[in-house]
Order: sequence, then structure tokens, then C-alpha cells
Amino acid sequence: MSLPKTDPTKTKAWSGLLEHFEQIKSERMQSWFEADPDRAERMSITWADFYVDYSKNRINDKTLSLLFDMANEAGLKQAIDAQFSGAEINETEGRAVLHTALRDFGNMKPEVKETLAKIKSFSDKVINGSWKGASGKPITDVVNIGIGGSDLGPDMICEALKYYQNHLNVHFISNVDGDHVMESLKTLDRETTLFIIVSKTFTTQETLTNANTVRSWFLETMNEADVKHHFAAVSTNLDAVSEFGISSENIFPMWNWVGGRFSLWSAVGLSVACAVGYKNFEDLLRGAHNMDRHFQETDFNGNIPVVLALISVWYNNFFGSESECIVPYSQYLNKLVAYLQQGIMESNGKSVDRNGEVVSYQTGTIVWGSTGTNAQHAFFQLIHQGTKLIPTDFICFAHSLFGKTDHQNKLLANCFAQTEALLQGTYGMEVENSFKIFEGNKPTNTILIQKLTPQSLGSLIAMYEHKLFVQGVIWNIYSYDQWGVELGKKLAKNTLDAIENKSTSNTTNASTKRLINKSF
Ligand SMILES: O=P(O)(O)OC[C@H]1O[C@H](O)[C@H](O)[C@@H](O)[C@@H]1O
Repeated sequence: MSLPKTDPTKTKAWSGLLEHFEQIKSERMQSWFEADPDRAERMSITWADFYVDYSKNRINDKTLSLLFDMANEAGLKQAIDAQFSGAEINETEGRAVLHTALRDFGNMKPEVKETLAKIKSFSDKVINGSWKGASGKPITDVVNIGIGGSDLGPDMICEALKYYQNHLNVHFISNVDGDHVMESLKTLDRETTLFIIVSKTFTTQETLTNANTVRSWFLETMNEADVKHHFAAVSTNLDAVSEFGISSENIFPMWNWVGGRFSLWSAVGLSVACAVGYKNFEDLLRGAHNMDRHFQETDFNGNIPVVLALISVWYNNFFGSESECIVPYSQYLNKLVAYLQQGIMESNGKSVDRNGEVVSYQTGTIVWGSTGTNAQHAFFQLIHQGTKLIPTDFICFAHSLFGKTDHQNKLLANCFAQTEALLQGTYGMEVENSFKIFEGNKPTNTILIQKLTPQSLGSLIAMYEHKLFVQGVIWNIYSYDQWGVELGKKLAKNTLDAIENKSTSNTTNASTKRLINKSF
């Protein structure tokens, strides 16, 4: 089983969409709402504790039907089956893509089960204090050292599930910036801190540099023999971890069939299990699995990731939208966008198709955003009155966690009101002058979830994972490699040699040469 290799622009549906776009590109959503009282009901999906309203989009039934035709012609069903079957759909790296297998409790690989049991026992001990530091004190602080997929996921989840957090403080050291490392260490007590080094490859320059610096700092007052009480690691490269000096009982495996940006469901989530307890970590995984099943089993027209992906393709490839915005109305989700940026942009930032040909159409969207209501007072002006069409996802929760009704009502009112303002603008209204005109007709999706729980959070993240996969399938690209990151890494190595040796004789570019010389 492999991924189909269909050029989307050669499908019948693509030609149909081009023609259809010309017919409806200037139509106003407002008039569709007025003409069709069932629009909101028809263009929404209720699933588990999710209500997804996609009616405020510049689509009609014909658009949807053509988009579904395109998905069929692109072989989306076959692609979904190929992914879940464990086929090597990451062909350029010769790997399967099975992050979904990490959360499939009914059908779990023995090595995954075993690792989950190890995560449970380790995190239980750290939380209940039976895991002792070298001097016999319980752990108070857990520090995750990793970058990219080995940092963004756990950091985002720990922040999102703060409400469920126990007494442990969690910290994240990611950037190779030494100031970041030293700032993070400033308040930590060596005797009560546990460091988890997370790196799929265990070759990442930033993580290894940071891990070495932290170990030297640790050894300023502690002994080599104490390391095993304070350092754990998560990696596929078990030899390199042992070489670093971490004892085997503190090593957690991960596997090549889990991409870094999809790895929070593996032992990469160890800091999450420590922060919120294993039960909540498992609930997160179960929530993701529920979304996996929805994605795998639901017809395209009721399938949340599929519908959201196709609508996004519609704006990207027909309206020419370059970016999309994500605005969660929950301060807990303030790291969600950074996390999704890696997932979405590292996956779909590709310009060669699955046949090895340079694409003739747009692929990966630029994803950006921040939490509401803060974003309203920052960049919303541009979405409302700027010249660009920026489809926006509004994510909100029906119930808050602390039950502050007054705040919650205002938070939701702002969220819903923004989608309406973007839809209506001042169209048909009398305004004093042209500066006060809001064009409106700006597309939004609203994802209303009952409550922020580990389970609903798991479902939400899995929703975006599947959405990006569907887009990659349609664009005929390989979403699961990331060759583009490699060149910069190579050049950084050469440049480091120049900086360290204070010599630019091997630096060819004049601008880089001057920059290096100015830094001495
Ligand atoms: O987990 P590591 O092997 O240290 O990799 C960390 C990160 O490295 C690179 O930047 C990759 O592009 C990312 O996908 C990965 O998450």
C-alpha cells in the first residue's frame, strides 16, 4: 500500500473548482445565510464534545461537493488506509508513519505498551516522592531538554493542562542560547531536580550542547554517581544515550516510525506524565485516538479533519490566501500555535511532488496566531480591514475550568462576535467615512469544545494532525519528511568552525564573511 501520486491540478474536480471559483468568488456569505435558514446546521459537525461550525466560509454545497470529488480523485481514502496500515508512506525516508499507533489502546504494539508502563511507574514515583535525588530528597522540578518536536509538544501540553498539574514544577530548555540555559538553571536546586534529555536522534547540536552544559553545572557540586538519580533520556539512539552516561533504567525508547513533530504521544511526553500524572497523560492519548477513529471511519462530508483540510485548500489554491490564523480563546492554549506551526509548516512546506516534480501550484499554508481576546487588541485589525484574505480558526470552550461565569461569558461573547463581525462587516450599513468600512465576508471556522480536558485536548491536536495529512495528500507532497531543515544545520557547522577559529578563509559568501568578522 502506498500513497497515490495524483497531480491535483490534473483532476476533473480541479477544473470544476476553477470554473466554480469564478462564479462565486464575489458572492457574499451573508446572502447565503439569508437565503438558507439551514445553512448553519448543514455546515456544522457535532462529534463527541466538539461542535465544528464551518458555515461562515465562502463555500456553498457545490463547492463542498467539488472538494469531496477532488479528495476522491486524489485517492484520499486509500491514503488514509495506507497511513493507518503502517505502510512506509514516508517514502523519502523509508519509514512508516504511525504516531496513531501510540494511542491505540485496543491494538497496541508490545513495545509501546511496555514503554507506557515504564512511563507510568517512573512518573508515579517522581510524583509521590519515592523517587529520591542523590541526597535522599524528593524531586521538586522536572526539566525537559530538547528542541523542535522534542520540546514544543510537551511544553504546549504542560501549559495547556496547567489546571491539572500537581506540585512538580516543569521547565523547558530548548534554545542553544546559553543565556536561556543559565536563566533556567538559576533557580533550580541540583538535589531536587530531574533532567529529561529528549532527542529522537540524540545528535541534535542544540540539545547535546545544552545537555552537556547542564551536566557540567550539575557536577559542580554533585558526583558522577549522582547522575543516575537526576538524569533520564528519551531517544531512538540508545547507544548515544548510554554513552552520555545515563543508566539504562532511565532510558525511554522511541521509534523511527514516529516523526519528531508527532512524538508527544510517545515517551517524549514523559514530562507531561510527570506534570499532570499518568492518568491524565493516558486520557490525552485516548482523546487523540477517538479523533483517529473519527477520521478513519467517517465519510468525508462529516469528517472534521477532512472538511477543514479541504476548505483550507480552497482558500490556498483558489482564493490565493497565503496564510491562515488560529486563535484559541483560552490562555491555557497560548503555546498551541507555535506547536502547530512546526507540525503544519515542517510537514507541508514542500515544493516537489510525490513524483519528484516541482509543483506548479501552492502547497503549505503559513500558520500563525495567538490567543483571544489578546489577539483582538493586537493583529485583528489586519484581518478585518487589511488587503489579505486570512481564513481564521476560532477555538473555544463552552465551560471554563474555574467556573468564573462573568469572565467566561465575555470570553465567548468576544469569540462569537468576532466571527460575526468578520462575516458581516459594515456591508449595507451607513458609515460616516470610508475609513470605517469593514468589507466583511472574511471566512472563519469555529471549533467549540465543551471543556478543556486532557481528552478533548488530545482530540483537538489529532484533528490538526489529520488535517495537515489530508492537505499533503491533495497537494501530492510527502508531508512526513523535513529535508529542508538539513542544509541550515550543515552550514551552521561550517560557520561555527569559522567563528571558533576566528577565520573566514573557507566562508564564500561576502555578506556572511563580513558578519562573522564583525562578531569577533
Ligand atoms: O528530537 P531530535 O532528534 O533532537 O530532533 C529535534 C528536531 O530536529 C529537527 O529540527 C527536525 O526538523 C525536527 O522535526 C525535530 O523535531
